[in-house]
Amino acid sequence: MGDGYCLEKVGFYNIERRIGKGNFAEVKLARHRLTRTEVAIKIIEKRRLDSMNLKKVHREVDIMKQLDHPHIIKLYQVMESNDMIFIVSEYASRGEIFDYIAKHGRMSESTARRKFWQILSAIEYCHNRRIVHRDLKAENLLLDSNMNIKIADFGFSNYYNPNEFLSTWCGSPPYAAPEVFEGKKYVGPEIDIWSLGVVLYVLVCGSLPFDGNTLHALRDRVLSGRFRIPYFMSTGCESLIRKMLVLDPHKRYTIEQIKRHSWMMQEAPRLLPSTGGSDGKNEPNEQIIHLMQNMGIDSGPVRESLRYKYYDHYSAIYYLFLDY
Ligand SMILES: CC1(C)C(=O)N([C@H]2C=Cc3c(O)cccc32)c2nc(Nc3ccccc3)ncc21
Repeated sequence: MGDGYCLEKVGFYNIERRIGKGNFAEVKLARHRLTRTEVAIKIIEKRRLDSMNLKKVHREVDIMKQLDHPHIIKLYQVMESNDMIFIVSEYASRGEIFDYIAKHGRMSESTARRKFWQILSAIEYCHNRRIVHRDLKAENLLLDSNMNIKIADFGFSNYYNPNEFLSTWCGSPPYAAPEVFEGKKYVGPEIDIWSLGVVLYVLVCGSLPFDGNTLHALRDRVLSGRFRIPYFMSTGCESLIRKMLVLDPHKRYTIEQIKRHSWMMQEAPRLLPSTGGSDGKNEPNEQIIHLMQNMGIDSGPVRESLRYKYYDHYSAIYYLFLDY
């Protein structure tokens, strides 16, 4: 990757440096020349993708277009040419919570609870829109400059129907639900709940509940449903984790039950306000429209771009001022 091109500018963005590299994409930190705000741009060379992975990229973009939540990475703009796709989105400047824990060790239960409330609120928002993430893990939980959670990487996400089943093997093995290891069909939300149980364990313990030197050893550990509770974990936290890491998906806690659990209720959620930029009725924020007009940007195309979710330059400037 990266040998095929050398980019200084993409659209209205100045590329600054690389922040990540996948097998089909590179992610670069960039800055919008007009708003001066930092963004992250996922740069994909289409020729490197087979049809399945190209379909996956388009599904990830389609799903991100549906999501507008303070604890989910916001999509700003999509630019596609014959051989490249540029996905411009919110930049979480403090990186992975995984790296934060690797550096600072496990969190206090109070800090873990605050982060978990933000994660839970974002996943509840997705499930209410019939979207499952399917790859929740500490590496995909990013942190912004104020240490707020920003969920990334909807590459494995999908729509689900409560009356139908999905079967694709998704996610990272230490976070995968037992029924996924067994190749069973699943509805969707219940496998995110299992991963959330693993995430909460990682936040509080700084280590994985299930691990193994081989995939088979890990599988056996997960299917046994047994994991160690360290001496420092409170009984409340243990009780909640044991209700999420339940082998039987029908007996596993739902998000509603998690929110009402005593350990969660010890401290009320402190979520960022939803930046829907309006009263939630998807009306654009008139101050931003006015500000853009003062810059010589006609409000017509901006309103149309927001209404029809074009995710073009107009949307990008609007969202960047909104998140400012
Ligand atoms: C566009 C988007 C959502 C994305 O695809 N990535 C990549 C890139 C690195 C990486 C990772 O290490 C883990 C997950 C996602 C990613 C992003 N990384 C960041 N911040 C960051 C900052 C310092 C270190 C790591 C990540 N903000 C937004 C994104």
